[in-house]
Amino acid sequence: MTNDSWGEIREQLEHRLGKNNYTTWIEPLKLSDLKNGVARFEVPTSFFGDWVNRNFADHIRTHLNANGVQVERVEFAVRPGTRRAAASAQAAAANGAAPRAKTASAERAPATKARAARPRVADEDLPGAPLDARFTFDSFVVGKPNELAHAAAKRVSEGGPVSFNPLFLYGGVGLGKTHLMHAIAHELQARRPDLRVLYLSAEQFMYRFVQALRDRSVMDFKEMFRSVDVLMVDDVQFIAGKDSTQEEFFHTFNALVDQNKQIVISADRAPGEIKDLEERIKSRLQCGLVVDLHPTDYELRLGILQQKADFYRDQYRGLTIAPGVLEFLAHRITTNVRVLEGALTRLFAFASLVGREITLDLTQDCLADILRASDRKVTIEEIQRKVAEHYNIRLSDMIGPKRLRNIARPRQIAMYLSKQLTPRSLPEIGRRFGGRDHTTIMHGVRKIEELMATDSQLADDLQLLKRLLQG
Ligand SMILES: Nc1ncnc2c1ncn2[C@@H]1O[C@H](COP(=O)(O)OP(=O)(O)OP(=O)(O)O)[C@@H](O)[C@H]1O
Repeated sequence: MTNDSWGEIREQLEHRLGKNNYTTWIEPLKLSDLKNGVARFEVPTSFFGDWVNRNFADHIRTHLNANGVQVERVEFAVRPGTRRAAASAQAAAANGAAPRAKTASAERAPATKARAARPRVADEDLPGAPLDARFTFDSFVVGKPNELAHAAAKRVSEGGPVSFNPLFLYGGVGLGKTHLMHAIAHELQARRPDLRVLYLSAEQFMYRFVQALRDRSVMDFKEMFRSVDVLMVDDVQFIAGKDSTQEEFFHTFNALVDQNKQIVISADRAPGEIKDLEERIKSRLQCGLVVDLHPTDYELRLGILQQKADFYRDQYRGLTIAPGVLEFLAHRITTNVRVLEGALTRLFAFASLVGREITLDLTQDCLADILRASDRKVTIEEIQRKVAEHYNIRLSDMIGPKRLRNIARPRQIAMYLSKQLTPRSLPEIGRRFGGRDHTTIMHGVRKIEELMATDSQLADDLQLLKRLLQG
């Protein structure tokens, strides 16, 4: 294979993996050897090699094969002479092992000097995770539940003086923590290319630390983490209960705060609620700004769907989406944004395959499983309350003994809906309706079924109530 053809394959990889991944992980690879079905690449550090091997080796192999370069394996080896002179690095980093009070001053001075000349740790040695090119502030939809987190992230991304440290973002699964962290990193890279920004997951922090212990290069590890200007650690709950990693994280954290370097942390819950996290770490994490991403509301879900639908309309030209479909999805899928996005992706892919407009019917067919899983669990109490409100009777009349038609009929409607919308048995429903017998419930359910066939007003009422209860 010539350098030209590797150049072409690299271009294809850039297209496949996105600009950021390409620049960070693919461009620095140097093809050193190709024989016996093995392609060997030189990499700047062993961590770099491990990462590329774990995340991109398959892509590289597939693209080589697709371009007629038959390989069974790709391997990565550290470029000879890349490692810094161990002795000087160890000596410089030894400060990092000194007691903390000393560390602060001992480290601050050389760090400032190093910045003026060149950092002691080269940028390509930073063990960051790749950034997702799609996770930017532009693509982040802001609503009430996430507006504070968004504003705080924006402030940090300006790269100005550190005003709160750390910024701690927390919230449930798929609510946009990682998206915001990547957005901060992208923005900082654009606005302040002079800053060394390191984003990685807590798991990678641990992996990197354990590797340093194994390779007896803990000093290098310390030096590297203390040389960054902005450290972002995702999913910090991961290190809870992992004693030596917590210890190291604590020291890294303190060293950076002492140097007035910005730290951004994310987790699935508030610092005080992370089990098995040392108290001193919890209290350090609470020192800055702790912001919570709340579960999405209807407006935010609709906004996200509208934005993604615009994107897909561009991608699948000619596909149309009927009015009401996005609103329906925003109502029905309330679990998390990842599920919402997955639903829309599937919907557009399906509609383009069958060449049909995205209507409500098509949506219900195509997403039956997701919609079933997201169905709200309706309770008998909710049904009684909604029906009582709708017919303007008292909630107590639902379980009371009155037999007047204007009370008995709504009560039967509530019985019917309880049978339809909950998994409760007739005797259970009877107990919730003032201890009535199951035969009374059965009678009520049948009565409503009969009436529905002839009374269109009643049928409409039932439709509406069902929608309200399930929405
Ligand atoms: N407000 C938003 N605007 C646009 N996209 C969003 C928003 N919130 C979440 N997403 C999208 O939802 C998906 C899940 O978000 P992300 O990975 O950031 O969640 P997370 O909070 O880090 O979840 P986890 O706990 O699983 O790590 C991503 O594709 C992200 O782009």
